[in-house]
Amino acid sequence: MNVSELTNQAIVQKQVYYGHPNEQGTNEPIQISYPTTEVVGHGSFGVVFTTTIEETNEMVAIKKVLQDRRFKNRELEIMKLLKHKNIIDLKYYFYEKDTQGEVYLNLILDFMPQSLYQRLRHFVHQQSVMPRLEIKCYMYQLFKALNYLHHHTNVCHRDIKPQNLLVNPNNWELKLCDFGSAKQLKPSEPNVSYICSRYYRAPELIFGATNYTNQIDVWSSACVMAELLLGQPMFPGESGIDQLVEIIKILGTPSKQEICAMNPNYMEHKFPQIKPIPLNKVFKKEDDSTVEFLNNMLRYDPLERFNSLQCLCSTYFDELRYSQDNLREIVNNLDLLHFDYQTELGHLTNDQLAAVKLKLMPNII
Ligand SMILES: Nc1ncnc2c1ncn2[C@@H]1O[C@H](COP(=O)(O)OP(=O)(O)OP(=O)(O)O)[C@@H](O)[C@H]1O
Repeated sequence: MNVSELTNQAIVQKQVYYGHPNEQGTNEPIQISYPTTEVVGHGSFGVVFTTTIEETNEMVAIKKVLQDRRFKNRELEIMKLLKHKNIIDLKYYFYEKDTQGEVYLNLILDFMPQSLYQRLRHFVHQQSVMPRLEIKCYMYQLFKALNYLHHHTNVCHRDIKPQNLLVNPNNWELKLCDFGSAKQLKPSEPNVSYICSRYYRAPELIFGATNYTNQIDVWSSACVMAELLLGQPMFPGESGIDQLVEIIKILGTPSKQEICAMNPNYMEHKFPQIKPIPLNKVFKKEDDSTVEFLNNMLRYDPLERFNSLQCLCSTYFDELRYSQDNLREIVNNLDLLHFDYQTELGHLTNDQLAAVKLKLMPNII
């Protein structure tokens, strides 16, 4: 007797397509069955529930979103492109109609037990802090995901926040999810600036830029790291514009040059002159490499801000590269020191590749 028989859950059968077509490029539908279960997540675009596929025993999350018949679903198109260890994988998808004739798209995804938001709340409720090494392992995996996303697929996620980072607290694995706001940015085409959740919005978005780059995801990631260290959001803005006030309170007023780098069309330059607070005063208990790393990411000018590969190369992560004993086992289990030449380092010139290899894979000759 299986679990669904014990709990009296109805088994449904669906014709589904694979998330990634086979080597021949064909994608014939197959049939799968799973017990219907309760919803675990409510998003702004749909519901998420978790279940187990009977045929393969895979634990999955099914995200069901209303499909506008006039447009291709961008989340589906992007998820079909993505294949990376630190990004939630699209296993299958299918469409279904409800009784009113509305069409829903169902994305069948890898299951992960918790979001980073829930993981952090666990420590806050215990009045303890997240272990610094655990934070480092999550941040490294996030930048591995972003390096692949930004440099191999040219996709910008546009909604990096703790709720969209799924983790396994038992082995510290992290996977990026929710590509509902993601887009392939092209330098010649403008993009809407009203994306990304408030606390994590890069200053160029607050300045209304439409020519922003993948660097907005690095800003959001720095905000996530800061929140894990502080136990609360670093820039808790109460409204769109208050978000900028929160940033200025710590980083100081941006210079004319920095405002121009964020949005060349922004003409109103009237800000009270606020002096920056050095980050070693904000993060009093953290070591120098942690503070320096945050300094390299929390820059107004997106071009001065580290990109995702520079982040991976930061000395902050040296502890993982030169680890021993228990930590080395964790690093090996998470495969942190392995990089795929084509999909993770393929955008580099030979000289750059040699330097990056030396930094990221110090033990591999
Ligand atoms: N693969 C998964 N495994 C486990 N839980 C998941 C998975 N995907 C999503 N969830 C849960 O469902 C929630 C909502 O998922 P998701 O962010 O993809 O939906 P959304 O409708 O875009 O949400 P939002 O409006 O918050 O951005 C997540 O925060 C998480 O708690």
